Amino acid sequence: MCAPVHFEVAYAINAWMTPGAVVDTALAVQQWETLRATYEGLGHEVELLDPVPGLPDMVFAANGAFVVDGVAVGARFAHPERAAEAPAHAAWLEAHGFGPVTPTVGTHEGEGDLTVVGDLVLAGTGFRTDRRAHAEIQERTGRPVVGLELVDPRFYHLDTALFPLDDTTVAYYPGAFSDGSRRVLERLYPDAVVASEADALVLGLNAVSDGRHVVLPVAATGLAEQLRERGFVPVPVDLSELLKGGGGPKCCTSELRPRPL
Ligand SMILES: CN(C)C(=N)NCCC[C@H](N)C(=O)O
Repeated sequence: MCAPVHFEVAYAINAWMTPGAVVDTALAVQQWETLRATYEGLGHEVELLDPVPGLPDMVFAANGAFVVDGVAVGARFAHPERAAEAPAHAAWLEAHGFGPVTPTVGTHEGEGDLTVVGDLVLAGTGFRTDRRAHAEIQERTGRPVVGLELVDPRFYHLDTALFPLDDTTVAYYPGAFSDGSRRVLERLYPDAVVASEADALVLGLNAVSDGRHVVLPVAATGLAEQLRERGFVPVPVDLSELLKGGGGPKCCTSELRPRPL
């Protein structure tokens, strides 16, 4: 995680951002601290990346790299405004034993468009991630990559529209995906939790599950209820200030998946 001490909406690179939007940075930090404390309270260890002045989106730590089985693949951001975040992530990862960390040739924004469900990597494309990066990630991780096409600019990263619940299933909002990708999801995850548009529009799918607890935006009340009915424990958090940048709990969280023992 990376504290939002330099967070502001200085440019607009997604449909949620209005340049010059009034941001209460102190409140953003307070909300982010609550998220961090929530993870620690659930027993998860949190590592911190130093924020860099002039990189207001660095709080969205999920986007700087993709790590699975102890292998870290460096991001190549689609927008120049965020490009300098990638070397900061690479330096941290290399200093912590994940190196060498090099970016892909095609653009990809780490866990924004990449997630792991069991053996599979699910990979979004359509707005930020180049299909070439999907093939590179498969080569570099040795895990099968399933490409999913995003079609609605409000859901510009896969993690705005889908998250893994455990090793076997996911929650997702079908309206964010192309017809073919929806059929892929139905085939792979017939028992998925299907979220409503109302919950997707508060970035309810930008959630983090440890297989039992699901940390999700407080406004996603319908989704929380669906999760409860399925035996999960919803843990709502309020990140309203960071929503002005187009992010929620998952965006603030880069998962460092270790090498299997
Ligand atoms: C949930 N999402 C989409 C993330 N994984 N990251 C948020 C990135 C926000 C940043 N302003 C941008 O547009 O890149």
